[in-house]
Amino acid sequence: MQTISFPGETPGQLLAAMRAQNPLVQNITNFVAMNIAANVMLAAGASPAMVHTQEEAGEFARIASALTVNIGTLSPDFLMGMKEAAKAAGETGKPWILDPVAHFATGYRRAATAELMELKPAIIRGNASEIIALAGSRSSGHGVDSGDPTEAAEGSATALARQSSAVVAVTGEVDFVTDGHRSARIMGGSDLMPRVTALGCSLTCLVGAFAATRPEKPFEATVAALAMFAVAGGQAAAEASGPGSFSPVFLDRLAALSPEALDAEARITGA
Ligand SMILES: Nc1ncnc2c1ncn2[C@@H]1O[C@H](COP(=O)(O)OP(=O)(O)OP(=O)(O)O)[C@@H](O)[C@H]1O
Ligand SMILES: Cc1ncsc1CCO
Ligand SMILES: [Mg+2]
Repeated sequence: MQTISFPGETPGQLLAAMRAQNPLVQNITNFVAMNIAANVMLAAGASPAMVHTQEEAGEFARIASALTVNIGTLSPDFLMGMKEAAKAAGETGKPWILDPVAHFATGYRRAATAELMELKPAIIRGNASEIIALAGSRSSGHGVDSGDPTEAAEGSATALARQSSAVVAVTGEVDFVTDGHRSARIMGGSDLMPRVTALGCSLTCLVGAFAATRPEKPFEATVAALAMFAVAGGQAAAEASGPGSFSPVFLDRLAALSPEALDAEARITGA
């Protein structure tokens, strides 16, 4: 494995740029994630707005700098809002990010995900089971939790990235990011993270914040967001005594993480 080089900007430099911009990010996420995802974004340095109903989602997407869409607690009204917002993001050249939560579990979710994929997300972030199934293979997912290791999803992620032209991020014990040609692995985080609900959903929102800052560099933006979670998550786990105490310490570590510490502690390799 070679150490990945960032000829342009390092993750720390992208973090500094994101905080300087304090980007307004529209998140159409699920009821479970709304509160923690907004707190994660505020702690990291972005400006979240949870705006989902069809009457205003498209209009709002025109003023936001990026959009994230998460199908965790899908309903017909949410889906209409998602489609309006994704269309508006496409028309105004803003990146939008898809989190296909448990898309394989029901016919309704499968159909909704197919409709959303047609609107061309710039980035897709999911756990290993979600990415394997989205690429058309058989996964071992059980509901919203992954039943597969990241390693098993790397081929699917690369195929999905090539076929959709999106950057694809698989998260788990190790994270994997690919644009179909370049790939990176990010190590770190903690095994407490999958025991706190909606941290993956919150990460998708944070990917939106970095993509808002560098819409022309979705691969680098995604790697930076995942690296921030990995470093802050590892730091928080060292202080926490379980999933309950992990959550507040994680917010504190996200807020306190300096660009220099991110670059010093991130463990990113080319894959
Ligand atoms: N075993 C682990 N060790 C270290 N970090 C982990 C582990 N499992 C998950 N993570 C980290 O937790 C974060 C959330 O990823 P995860 O894969 O759990 O998302 P998810 O399954 O979509 O979560 P959710 O659906 O609950 O939002 C990522 O930053 C990931 O790197
Ligand atoms: C627990 C749960 N159920 C639907 S969405 C969600 C949050 C984690 O994906
Ligand atoms: Mg998820």
